[in-house]
Amino acid sequence: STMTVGTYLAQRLVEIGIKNHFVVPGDYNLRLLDFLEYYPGLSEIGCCNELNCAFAAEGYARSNGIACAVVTYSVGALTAFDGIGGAYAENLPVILVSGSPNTNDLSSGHLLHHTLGTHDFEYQMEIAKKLTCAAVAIKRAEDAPVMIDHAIRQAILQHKPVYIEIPTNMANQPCPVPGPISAVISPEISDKESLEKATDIAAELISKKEKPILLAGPKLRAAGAESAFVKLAEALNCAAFIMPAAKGFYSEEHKNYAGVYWGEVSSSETTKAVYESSDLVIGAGVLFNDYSTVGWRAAPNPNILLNSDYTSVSIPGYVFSRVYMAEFLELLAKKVSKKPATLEAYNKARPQTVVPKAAEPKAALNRVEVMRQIQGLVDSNTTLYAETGDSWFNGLQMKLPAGAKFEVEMQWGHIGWSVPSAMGYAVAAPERRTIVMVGDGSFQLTGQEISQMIRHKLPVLIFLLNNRGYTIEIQIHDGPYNRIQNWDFAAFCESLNGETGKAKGLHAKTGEELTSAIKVALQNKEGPTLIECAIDTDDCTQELVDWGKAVASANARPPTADN
Ligand SMILES: Cc1ncc(Cn2nnc(CCOP(=O)(O)OP(=O)(O)O)c2C)c(N)n1
Ligand SMILES: [Mg+2]
Repeated sequence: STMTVGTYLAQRLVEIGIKNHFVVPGDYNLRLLDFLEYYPGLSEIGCCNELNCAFAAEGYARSNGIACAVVTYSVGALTAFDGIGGAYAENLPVILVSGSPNTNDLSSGHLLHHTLGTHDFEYQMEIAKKLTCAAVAIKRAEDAPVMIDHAIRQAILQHKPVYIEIPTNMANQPCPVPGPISAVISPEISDKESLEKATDIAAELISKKEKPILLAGPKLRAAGAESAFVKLAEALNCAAFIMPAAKGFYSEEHKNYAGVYWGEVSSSETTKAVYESSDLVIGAGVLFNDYSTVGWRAAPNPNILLNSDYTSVSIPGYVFSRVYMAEFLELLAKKVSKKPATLEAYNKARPQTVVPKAAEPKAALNRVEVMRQIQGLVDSNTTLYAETGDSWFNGLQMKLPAGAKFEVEMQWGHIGWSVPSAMGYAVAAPERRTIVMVGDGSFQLTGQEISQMIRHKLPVLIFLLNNRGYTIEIQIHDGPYNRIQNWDFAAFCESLNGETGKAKGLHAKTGEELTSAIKVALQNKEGPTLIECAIDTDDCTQELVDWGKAVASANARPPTADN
């Protein structure tokens, strides 16, 4: 048969639903890239660098469910690893494939380019093992099928990135043909007895409580448990909250939706009060870190926290393994009775949506006016990306109509993630309108990835919030390091057009300039449009100011005697 290691990988990628893979070529992966590119149903998207390549793949995975990035050895993989760490932190199954040295060189005493100039060819795999849930290095073509299937299956089951290393002389080697893809993709189910017991214990505990509430966490989507969460909310008919990193995973128009709980920067006083009055928090994929607990001030009380993670459930005094979140929430919904107290309390003081009125058209643009105009664009077909920065806080305040989606990277929090990730997302979901809110500081890390939006005619709409510096850092702790060289971001964007591109770069210094820039952007179907919104450095959300102070004091805690 003509089956080779390269074709085997290509076939598996197509069988798991990947249509595009993200690449930066290098002589350790060129032959492999040929096999992938030639395979029907698979086509490559070249990226400007390997960090952007990994971020583009994680963006593709946010829409498509799973993604693949292919890079060259060492100089390529080491920057890709930064984006792969992000995929791990954000529970996104990205398959990182790296070329590696010709097998004849490994024990020949040869020194190789792109390496450290030593005979150590293991350091890359050692790092990969830290950042993925499975890492394989193919040394013999006969082993390729089992190793590739194992890695891909682990990515699917654990919703984490995996690593496959393929020597430069391996892609064209004959190997056995793949077996049925079901061996790779068939789901795991909960242990029946544990599922029954866990839901019995949970239902028993809930029945004794007056004011249980639900809290959607950042792993809800990774677990595929969004609809099960809604079922449980309706069965309990209690108030249901989201953590900031779970925005978009639970409809804000649902009758039980009670806002974003984020301690003192929650979406409203009512949200904060009702959440903090509860006597049992039923979490679904929650994760409490220093940022999501506002410097530990809003950390949960473990004695009243029941959390379903994607393969285990913890209830005060109990832990059940091999209980999958969607099945747990679904079965629990059948075993509980109504507990409406918290929803009634929320509805009694339901916060009114304040719609800011349009600013004076010729007045200097400010943050509220920018957000008012972006809000007007968000509809059921919109995916809104919010970059690290005040964009987090502005994004979280956006109202999402049913069907609208929201992407954020609050665990890894890598500035510069949004532009390449949004490019990958737009490749996966061309039918949606992808809108990015990104600050000037973040944009300077990876803004050149607009290049692929131009090349592939992706009409992504980028709002560049230019407040002339690192405002989120200024609010945490200021210093000269938070100032940057100001760019003409609009001109930068158009400079990437070369002879053929259709990108537009526009400046908006007033409300009316922003309105007309948005009109131009909505007509530009042939490429991305960047609108550079000029606002003052300290024109940020009050939430960022309060949150920044809390995070700063948490960072400043002196070492204690025992650490
Ligand atoms: C890779 C990486 N390097 C450094 C940081 C620290 N950091 N976090 N936010 C920032 C500044 C963000 O500034 P902008 O994008 O302009 O956002 P704004 O807060 O809206 O001004 C830094 C430098 C980070 N979060 N990620
Ligand atoms: Mg800024």
